[in-house]
Amino acid sequence: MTQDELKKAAAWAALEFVKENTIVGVGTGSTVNHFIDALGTVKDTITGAVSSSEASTARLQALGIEVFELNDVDSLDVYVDGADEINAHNEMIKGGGAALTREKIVAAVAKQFVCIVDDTKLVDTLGDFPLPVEVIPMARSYVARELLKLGGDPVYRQGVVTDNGNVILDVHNLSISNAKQLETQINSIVGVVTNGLFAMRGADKVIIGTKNGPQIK
Ligand SMILES: O=C[C@H](O)[C@H](O)[C@H](O)COP(=O)(O)O
Repeated sequence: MTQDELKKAAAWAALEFVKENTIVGVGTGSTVNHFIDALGTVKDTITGAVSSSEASTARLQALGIEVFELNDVDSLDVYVDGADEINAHNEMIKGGGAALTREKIVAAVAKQFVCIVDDTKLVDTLGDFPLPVEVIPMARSYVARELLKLGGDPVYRQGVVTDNGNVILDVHNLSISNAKQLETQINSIVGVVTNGLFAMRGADKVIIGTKNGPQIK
C-alpha cells in the first residue's frame, strides 16, 4: 500500500467516531482531506462542521457540508486531524501545513481528539520533523534568536502566510524529551502565537493506517 492509501484507510476509519446530529471538528492536511471525503458520504446525518483552515472550509463546502463559526458553537464531540509526528504518549508535532493555531483552538473545544495518521508518523522521540512556530511578522527575528537559545535552528518558511496573517519559523534539530515543557516554554516567547507541539492537549485516540488495516489505540 502507498502512504496515501494508508492515510485514506485511517481517515475513513474515523467515521466511527462521528455521531449523528453533531457538529464535527475538522483539521487540515492530506490525511484530513480523505476524512472530509468520508464525511461527505454521511453529510445528511450530521449537522455540519467547524473547520481549522480556509482550505478545509472550501473542501467541506464543496461537498455541501455546512461550516459553522467556532464562536457560534458551545462544544464539539470530536475533532479529527492528522499529525506530522506522534509519540507513544499521543503527543504530536503538527503544523506542516501551517494550520497549527486554528487546529489547536478547535482541538481545545472538542471533547475528544482523534488523530489519523499513516504508520510513518509514529516516532519514539519528537523532533525529527522541524517544529513549526507561528509568529507575529514583526517579531520574527526576535523569536528566531530566542529559539536559538533553546537549542533549535529556526528557519523562516519563505512565502508562507498563515490564515491568521502571520509567518512560520520551522525549528530544526530539536530532540524533544519533555514536550509539555517545551510547548509551554516556546509559547511564552513574546511574539509567538503558538507552536506545533500538541502535548498539553494531546490526542485521545489514534487511528494508524497500516498495511494490515487501520489500528485504533
Ligand atoms: O498544518 C497542518 C496540519 O497540522 C496537518 O494535520 C499535518 O501537517 C499533517 O498533514 P498531512 O496529513 O498532510 O501529513
